[in-house]
Amino acid sequence: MPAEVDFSSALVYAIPLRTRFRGITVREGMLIEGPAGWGEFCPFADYDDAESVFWLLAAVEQATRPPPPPVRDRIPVNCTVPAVGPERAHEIVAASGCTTAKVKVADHPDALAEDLARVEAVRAALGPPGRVRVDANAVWDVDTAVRSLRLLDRAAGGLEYAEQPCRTLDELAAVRRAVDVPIAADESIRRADDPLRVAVAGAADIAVVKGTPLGGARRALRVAEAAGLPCVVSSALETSVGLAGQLALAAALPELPYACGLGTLSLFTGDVVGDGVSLRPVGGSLSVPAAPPPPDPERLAEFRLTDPEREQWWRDRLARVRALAHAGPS
Ligand SMILES: O=C(O)CCC(=O)c1ccccc1C(=O)O
Ligand SMILES: [Mg+2]
Repeated sequence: MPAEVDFSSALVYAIPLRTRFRGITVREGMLIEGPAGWGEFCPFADYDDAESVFWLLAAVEQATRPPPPPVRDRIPVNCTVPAVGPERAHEIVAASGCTTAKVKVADHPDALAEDLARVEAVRAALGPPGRVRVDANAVWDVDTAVRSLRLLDRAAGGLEYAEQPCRTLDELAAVRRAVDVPIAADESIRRADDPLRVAVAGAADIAVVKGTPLGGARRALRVAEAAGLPCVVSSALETSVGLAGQLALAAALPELPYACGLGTLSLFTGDVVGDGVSLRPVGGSLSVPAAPPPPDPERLAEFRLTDPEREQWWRDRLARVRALAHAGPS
């Protein structure tokens, strides 16, 4: 294990997804090793260098510091259902072993009929005691959100909550006043100018905290405290290396009343760590590893990014974001 993080030996991976998710078909990122183990630097392509600084801080924290003190060792998780047809949605939920499902909705402007069929299929797969939540990724206006959520709530036989129906906090507050479905804030927190100061009270019932875009487990714990709401920890589509940090965050939160969005490896065609340590949920939960699992040479042989130009793009990005991180806030 190196004494400090050796950025020049960072590994670049590219793992195809099973279905398009968030407009992405291949997940790419970098793995770095430090004295405390492995970390993952994986900002999506639409994150600029300034936003990516937080992703770097998360990777470096995980590679250089032990996880924050845990208060639990198993994390219940939801399965994540992308914008797929009802048969596929049913299969995904049934195969997951999870009793909570998060369903992506509003994937395109005319999606409502498909969304209703998808949540109905998900409810059928879960049975009456299961929980169904939806995520609209900030695309609805207030009227569309109110109308859609009423219908989705009925089709789902009751929604647990709706994640980020609209873009702004004012819009979330207006939707929250108009519907019975609880509202969760995700992008409003994760992409806020200052997540430590977003006043989500009044706009949301639940805060989604993602340790990777928020700059690591410790900063995410402060964001959770500042939000003053029950929290759901959710992945940013990390491999098992980065997911380990999200599990550490979920394990350290004082309260964890909801299933977390950490069952996302099933969206991937593979992982960078060995099968025995890959963080795939069993019976609807994940156990918290003592340290991030290390990349496995055979898996890396399969998923190492091989296009030299693309690899250089990642190395250049890492160098720019490191320089920005050292320069401090502008
Ligand atoms: O919460 C989950 O079930 C999975 C994670 C997820 O949906 C997600 C993953 C990457 C980027 C954005 C999102 C999102 O919540 O919108
Ligand atoms: Mg979301």
